[in-house]
Amino acid sequence: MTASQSSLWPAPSVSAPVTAAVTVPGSKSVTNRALLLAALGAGPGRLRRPLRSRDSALMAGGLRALGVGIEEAAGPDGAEEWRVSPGGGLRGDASVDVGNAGTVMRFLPPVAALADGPVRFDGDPRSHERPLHGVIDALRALGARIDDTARGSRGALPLTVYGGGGLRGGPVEVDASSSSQFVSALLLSAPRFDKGVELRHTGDRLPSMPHIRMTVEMLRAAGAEVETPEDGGEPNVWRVAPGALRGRDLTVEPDLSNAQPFLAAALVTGGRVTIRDWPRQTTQPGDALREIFTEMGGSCELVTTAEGTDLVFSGTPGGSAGGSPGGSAAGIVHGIDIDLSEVGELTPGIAAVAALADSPSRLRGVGHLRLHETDRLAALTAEINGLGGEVTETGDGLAIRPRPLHGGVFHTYDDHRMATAGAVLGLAVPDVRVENVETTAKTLPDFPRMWAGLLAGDDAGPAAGSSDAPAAPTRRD
Ligand SMILES: O=C(O)C1=C[C@@H](OP(=O)(O)O)[C@@H](O)[C@H](O)C1
Ligand SMILES: C=C(OP(=O)(O)O)C(=O)O
Repeated sequence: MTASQSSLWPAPSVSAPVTAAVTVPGSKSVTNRALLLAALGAGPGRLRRPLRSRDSALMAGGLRALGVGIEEAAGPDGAEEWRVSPGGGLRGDASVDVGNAGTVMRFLPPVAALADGPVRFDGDPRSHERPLHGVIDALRALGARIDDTARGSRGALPLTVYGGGGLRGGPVEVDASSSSQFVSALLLSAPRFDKGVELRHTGDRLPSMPHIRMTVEMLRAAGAEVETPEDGGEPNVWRVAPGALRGRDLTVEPDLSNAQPFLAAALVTGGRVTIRDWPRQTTQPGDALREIFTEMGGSCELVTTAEGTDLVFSGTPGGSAGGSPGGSAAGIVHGIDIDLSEVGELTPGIAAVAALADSPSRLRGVGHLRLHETDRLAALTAEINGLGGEVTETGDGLAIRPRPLHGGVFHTYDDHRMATAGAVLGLAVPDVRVENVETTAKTLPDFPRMWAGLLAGDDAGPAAGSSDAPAAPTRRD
């Protein structure tokens, strides 16, 4: 779709430092793991404050297609709650829409191998291009039957998993250098494999380690026995023992990667933004923003309140707003040279801030982003340069030389994090129009309203029952 056919959202620029408090909705990665683990549990499970977004609706929809009951309810304190009833065995003869959700396209095929019949998987056109071979090949080696020949090219969607009511499991080798989600996918379902799994990563690098730690931590909390290279196990080997998973009551943490644009707003305008309910201990990669944005010119502290812990992040007033002529409010922002391989999903937001800095940046270790929602390295290069920037793709990342920026259309390529990166640039550069801002619905459906609330100085949380959010899962008919 061209920009003229698609919506253009005028990204607001600001003339004063941004000061606000923000309640960020639940983590995508935690919500989708929690749904899956609850679906594989021996008894009912409950998710409090789940993320309601396209990716979590797709995960819930996929599990419901396999016969899992997921109902929406209000918890005792009025907060949203999803109740998951595993039901009596996973049903086959089902179809699963994965959209463009990496967590759904990677995490559900192992679950489908446990169903009692064929499960067909398909999704957005981009899902056909995203790597899936690690999951397909491993499942075959563990005893599953999979047909991935529908489009003539193998190792990708669309595909059918012929569920056999169970899976042998055992030792398997996987090269997960293109996505950590290959590892997480196989570990999450492994307690239900007859022999569990002994997964050996054979690639020369492994991105997004915090997300693998999240998988391990959530498996253990559900009662699984897991051995990892990080706690005395063999290097590159994860072992999960077969065994029952228990249903849990779990409160989903706010999505710290989705806190990024709000923190960036404080940094680039020299303002102050409070993020409510920041976890003191977490496996989320977004926690690294405290350090990264501090190195780029801000400062932050965790503050204990009656309700929990807030992160208060302050920018430093006095910068040049990307050289923009519009007199926008500006914070002092420094460039950064950093390996982002552990926290790749933060790259678009960091690139946007780096384009407004007072010195060049090098973002390294993120070659695998070429196979994310879009080719993020190409997209960031094209769009920041389209506003007058000087970004160059390197073999494994980006080199960013700040230049005076001007307005223009910022294309988003159906990528939620491109849209939020465009919004951050728009704060400092007048007349940036973000194409298809609605693509933020993948993980943050209420973004435009939250952004308006941020700039109005509100406590900008998600609207209860907000009308543009995808429907939450409801009782299965
Ligand atoms: O497991 C997860 O929840 C995720 C893992 C990462 O994937 P990659 O390792 O493919 O980058 C991350 O980028 C993605 O947003 C979420
Ligand atoms: C890479 C991302 O998502 P996915 O789960 O689709 O891989 C992301 O959210 O930045």
